[in-house]
Amino acid sequence: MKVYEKAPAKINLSLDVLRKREDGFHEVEMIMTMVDLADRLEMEELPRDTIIISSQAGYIPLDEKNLAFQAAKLIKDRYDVRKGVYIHLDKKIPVAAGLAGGSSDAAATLRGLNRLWGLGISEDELCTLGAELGSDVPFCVTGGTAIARGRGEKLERINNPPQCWVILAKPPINVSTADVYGKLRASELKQHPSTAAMLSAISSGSFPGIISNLGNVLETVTLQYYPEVLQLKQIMQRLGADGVLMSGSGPTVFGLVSKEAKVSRIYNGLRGFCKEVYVVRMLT
Ligand SMILES: C[C@](O)(CO)[C@H](O)COP(=O)(O)OP(=O)(O)OC[C@H]1O[C@@H](n2ccc(N)nc2=O)[C@H](O)[C@@H]1O
Ligand SMILES: Nc1ncnc2c1ncn2[C@@H]1O[C@H](COP(=O)(O)OP(=O)(O)OP(=O)(O)O)[C@@H](O)[C@H]1O
Repeated sequence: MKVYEKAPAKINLSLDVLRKREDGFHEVEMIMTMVDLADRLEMEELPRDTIIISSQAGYIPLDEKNLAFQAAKLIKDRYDVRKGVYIHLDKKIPVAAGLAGGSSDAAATLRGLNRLWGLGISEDELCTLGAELGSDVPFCVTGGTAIARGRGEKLERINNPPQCWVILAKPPINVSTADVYGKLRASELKQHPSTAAMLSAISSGSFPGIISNLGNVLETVTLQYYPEVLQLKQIMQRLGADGVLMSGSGPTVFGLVSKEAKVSRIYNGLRGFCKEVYVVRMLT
């Protein structure tokens, strides 16, 4: 038997850090949503008790470092499943981009194996398992649009934002999430995005309200250490995106655009600077 799952990319419409915690993680307040750029996973039961990962992408680990492998191992161990699984990852989400590609693969693996093996695990329990794999995994289990607190695992579902175009551009650099949080001086932040104002813009379906409340405190680190990300933001703004923000810890920058007529001009303009550019929609 085989099951298939889609693993969409996430973007952070706002990302605030409240403080550094004693456990080394940061207390966050983020509004996250999914876009229709997705990896596809195929999972097939194997008679032997083993986990095998393959992918068309030559640049991700296929062993126990792969988050899909870790998710499969976690669910097998916790629910004492003595069967194996072959997981093929068709990667479409750029890697180490700030789009939670690996986290979404892990979440899709948890959902898929729950179905494949008929384990009957609730969504809440899948989220709890997911939190053991990474802070973004619980959100990737549920999808939709949510406000995330704690280290990212405490989720409250909210309405989806009004539909618009999302242009993603990833400069050719790798940014480590741990490094960005490590360099952040949370107590010295001068400005914080207003999560409340973003929530109210989303709940009233106000696109201009969303645009004026986009904010990500991790930009204070990534833009300083990687000026090409700042440059990309400025180019996207100049090309006419309604609002521009870095996703997660970067380096991907996304632009929100309400009018379809503007999209190809922005896409073509960006392609002059950056090979990895995607035009997608929010997932509603
Ligand atoms: C930047 C975001 O992607 C925004 O959605 C997330 O906050 C990070 O989520 P993630 O990549 O799933 O993060 P994890 O794999 O759990 O953690 C990677 C590293 O980031 C740091 N980290 C992560 C989340 C958090 N709330 N505080 C942190 O300080 C920790 O040093 C951790 O070792
Ligand atoms: N299934 C996977 N897909 C992509 N990368 C993976 C996967 N499993 C492990 N990795 C490793 O995880 C690291 C981060 O990749 P990923 O694409 O998840 O980053 P990201 O989008 O920045 O994540 P986040 O937004 O959650 O911080 C890379 O070094 C990559 O080699």
